[in-house]
Amino acid sequence: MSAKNIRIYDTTLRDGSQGEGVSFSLQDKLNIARRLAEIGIDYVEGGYPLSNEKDVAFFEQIRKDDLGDTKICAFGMTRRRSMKAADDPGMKALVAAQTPCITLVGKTWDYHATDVLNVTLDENLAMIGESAEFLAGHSEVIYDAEHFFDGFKANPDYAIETLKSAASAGATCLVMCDTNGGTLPEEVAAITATAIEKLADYNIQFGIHTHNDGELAVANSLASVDAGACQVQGTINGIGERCGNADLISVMANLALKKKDYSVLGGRPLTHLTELSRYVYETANLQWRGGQPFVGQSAFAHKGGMHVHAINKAASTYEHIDPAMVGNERRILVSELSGRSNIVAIAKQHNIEDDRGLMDKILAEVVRLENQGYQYENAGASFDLLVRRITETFMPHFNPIKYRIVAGDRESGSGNVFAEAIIKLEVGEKLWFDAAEGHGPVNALDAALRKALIDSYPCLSEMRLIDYKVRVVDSSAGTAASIRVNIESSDASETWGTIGVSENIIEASWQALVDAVEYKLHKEEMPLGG
Ligand SMILES: CC(=O)SCCNC(=O)CCNC(=O)[C@H](O)C(C)(C)COP(=O)(O)OP(=O)(O)OC[C@H]1O[C@@H](n2cnc3c(N)ncnc32)[C@H](O)[C@@H]1OP(=O)(O)O
Ligand SMILES: CC(=O)C(=O)O
Repeated sequence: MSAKNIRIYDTTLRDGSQGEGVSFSLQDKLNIARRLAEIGIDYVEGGYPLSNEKDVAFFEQIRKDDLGDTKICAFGMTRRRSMKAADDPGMKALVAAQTPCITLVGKTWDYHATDVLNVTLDENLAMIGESAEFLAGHSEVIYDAEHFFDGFKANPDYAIETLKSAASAGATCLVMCDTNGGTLPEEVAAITATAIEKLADYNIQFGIHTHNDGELAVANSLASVDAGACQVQGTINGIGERCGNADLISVMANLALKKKDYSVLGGRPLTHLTELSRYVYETANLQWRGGQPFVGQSAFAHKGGMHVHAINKAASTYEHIDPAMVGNERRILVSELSGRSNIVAIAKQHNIEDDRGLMDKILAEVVRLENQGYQYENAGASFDLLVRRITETFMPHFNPIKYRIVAGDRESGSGNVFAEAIIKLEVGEKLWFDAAEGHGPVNALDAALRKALIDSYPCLSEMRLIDYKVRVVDSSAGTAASIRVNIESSDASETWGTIGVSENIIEASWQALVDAVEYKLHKEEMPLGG
């Protein structure tokens, strides 16, 4: 029997943008919608045309794109009380959006109708039915039954009546929403099955929309699918109101890779998921979630020596899927919990021969440096350079001679505090003496270093510093506390971490910056081990 294709409905641009700290520009919205269409998402909810001009402009512009089979949806609520649907500004805005699909949200929970909207239960049913009927004259209508599960628990007959009202008015899919995110999977399964049974005569499809307040949004989506729902609504990375929505990344991966009865995206491979997840984080200007299942940086990162020992024999010993299936990759971390296996595994990734003497040498150096406060877990690029130094394949691209920082220079009247860095370094025979200004000493050092190197190494223009972390660490050497600086840098193809440790924060930052630049230059020319 062929797998049942579950339609994926993305609301990153609407419910996702209701997440705290998330704000998409018009261009961000257009870019994300295009990305989602590229990977074959079935529905992309673009926004709320009644809400703001940006969303109106989004629908105007995206209409000109050929998005293949992906349907753009405009979202809005049922008509206001005591008003004809045709006269309601919200209805008019939805029609004006000219989308192939309109998603209409209405009230299911009797208490919300009477105490929040201040309407009778019959008026709420009329608002749902008349709105759906009006919109169905213009476009496909998906009906989002807000608070469906809470409403059903409070008054099951009325909750079912609201669905019937939308179904008989021409909606094509009824989406049961766990709006407050507090329902348990077994309740979702039972209520989904009951709703489907009660509307058996309507020849209509069902969908599920969950929130993550009980950390069950993905589990609840899967439970509803098992009970008969054939559309899942959610957001990329689970961003959304309060604790967020169901993370579509995990929903798609679980449905397609774990539950053999289902497929998503018409059976296309899911190898773009990691890239998509990071693209949305970057566009939303949010930090990646390292431990995010399937696509997080740590999702396939192995730290414990015993784990790495087993992974070297068979990946399935500590990996639930092959990371490549979702476009992710295995990472082997080096720390005080490492055994020789961690080093061997990393060496393998770098095509370095598994030479016991060499591995012991690397491990001994890692342990020595960790005693001083270094930690290579998030500093794979510094570890790479360390291995190059031990294997004598490190070829310095420049020789830093000295730097000086003038900190705390206040621009008169502006309130801005600047720092200046002056650096001297050698590239081959040539001596460079450069100065630059920055918002702080590290920013100034970074700017001065690039300025001095850019003529010799133009590829540095692609590189940017994306994160900077400082921590005070106790070195086992005893005397003064050390400062550990971690810097994350990236270019178009990779993100890499470097580390510096010193009693002085500027020196620690300098070491991490120099490693970041050296790593970029080495990787451009010659991968480690070949
Ligand atoms: C579960 C969800 O995520 S639903 C989507 C939630 N998303 C958003 O709210 C973001 C976009 N919203 C907005 O931009 C604004 O709230 C707007 C434009 C929709 C409405 O703005 P305003 O008219 O100023 O109303 P406000 O937001 O204060 O209150 C909501 C109004 O809609 C009414 N309303 C709420 N839900 C519904 C509904 N399903 N059907 C009809 N009317 C509704 C309320 O009764 C209230 O009207 P009232 O003041 O006459 O009682
Ligand atoms: C429709 C919606 O976003 C909700 O009920 O959560």
